[in-house]
Amino acid sequence: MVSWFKRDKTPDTPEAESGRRRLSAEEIAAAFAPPAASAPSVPPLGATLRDDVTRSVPAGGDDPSAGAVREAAESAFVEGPTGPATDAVPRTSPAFVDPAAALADYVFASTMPAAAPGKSGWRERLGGNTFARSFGGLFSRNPRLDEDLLDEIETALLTADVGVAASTDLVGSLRKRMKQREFADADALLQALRAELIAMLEPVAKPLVIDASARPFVILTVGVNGVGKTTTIGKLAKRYKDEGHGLMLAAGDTFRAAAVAQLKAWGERNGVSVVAQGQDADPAAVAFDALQAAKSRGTGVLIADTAGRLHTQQGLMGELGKIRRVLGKIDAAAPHEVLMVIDGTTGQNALSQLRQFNAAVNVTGLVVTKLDGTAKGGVVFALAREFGIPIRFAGIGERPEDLRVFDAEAFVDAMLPETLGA
Ligand SMILES: Nc1nc2c(ncn2[C@@H]2O[C@H](COP(=O)(O)OP(=O)(O)OP(=O)(O)O)[C@@H](O)[C@H]2O)c(=O)[nH]1
Repeated sequence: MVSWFKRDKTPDTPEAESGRRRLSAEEIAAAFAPPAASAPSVPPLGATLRDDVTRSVPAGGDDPSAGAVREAAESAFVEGPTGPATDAVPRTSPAFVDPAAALADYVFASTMPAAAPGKSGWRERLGGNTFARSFGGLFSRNPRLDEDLLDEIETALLTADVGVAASTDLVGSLRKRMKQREFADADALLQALRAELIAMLEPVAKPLVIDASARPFVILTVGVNGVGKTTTIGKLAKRYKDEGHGLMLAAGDTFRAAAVAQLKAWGERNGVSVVAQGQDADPAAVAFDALQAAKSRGTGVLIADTAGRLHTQQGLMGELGKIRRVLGKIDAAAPHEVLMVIDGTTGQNALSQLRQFNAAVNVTGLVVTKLDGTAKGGVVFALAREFGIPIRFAGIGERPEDLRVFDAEAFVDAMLPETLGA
């Protein structure tokens, strides 16, 4: 189940010497066992561990190992309707997975120095995009500190879809600083460019926080056709499930039959209920039903899909307003998040898409997908500069774990040559 459990358990690691000592499975089990006088001869591990796992392993965050440890602890015991917990699998059975060992490994792993936040995998996924390629070429030529360098930077920014306004701002600021002799060489100027790119994105790198008091916290996803809405919902469903949120999905893309099937498949794979009606059903009715069901079940998060629509289709844009109003009849604060999914390969057209969707339904967060491969990527800067709407997630591939909480520094560094990155 969790290959990560099988890591080398040698205790004499540098971490152990530096005081971050790894606890052994026996030490953890002993620490959590009931006092000897009152203890049964072999206390059920589930009973002693469940609370400790809950206490020690955070439910939220990006750490997939946390979910795995919780799973191991949960599956290690069964609880009678009234009686105490007992071990689900006898300890002597070869199928027995020792949850104490799992927790020990988790405690050890969580004391290891953390990788820079969210960075792993970004460079591998984004390294091939136009932004990265343009800048890779520029930096490899060992440029001189002069006007030509500024021109080349401007061309690279425009080619990568950063947009005229944002590119002009960036290069204008670098030119001013160059004239004030702030840079000793081209490398110093490129470092300054990196810092300015990060500074442009930092104000919008605001993760989506699920308000636990809103039951359910309603996320309405919108966007044009084929940008990755349904796939993103599937990935979010997995993320929120792993984080321990109760979840429900509403199959509001009643236009494309495959979208309902796609969402149901994601729901089944992740053990999440999906509220759906037939094809061509009124999406506002689906959203209404789902919110009622989620409310009566006390579900923590409801994510509603909608059909893709062109921002120029006035009738369909009006339909989004209707979904919003219908949700508001059950909970005036719903939807709590209107998440617009934007395809990172769209280029500057993304700006007019966002403008129209924002006018129709008041977008509160963005997901920029398909930033991997050949995407230009630069549109993220243009979006940040023009709208300042939080970018919640970045899609850097098709696997569930490729939907990353947007991290300004990781994003910029993934697209600049490694020598420049922090
Ligand atoms: N490479 C890559 N592909 C992605 C990413 N996100 C989504 N996709 C792919 O984009 C395609 C379209 O995704 P869907 O989720 O069906 O798009 P949609 O917005 O729901 O489509 P409509 O319902 O037609 O509007 C699928 O093939 C996805 O696998 C990403 O971050 N990277």
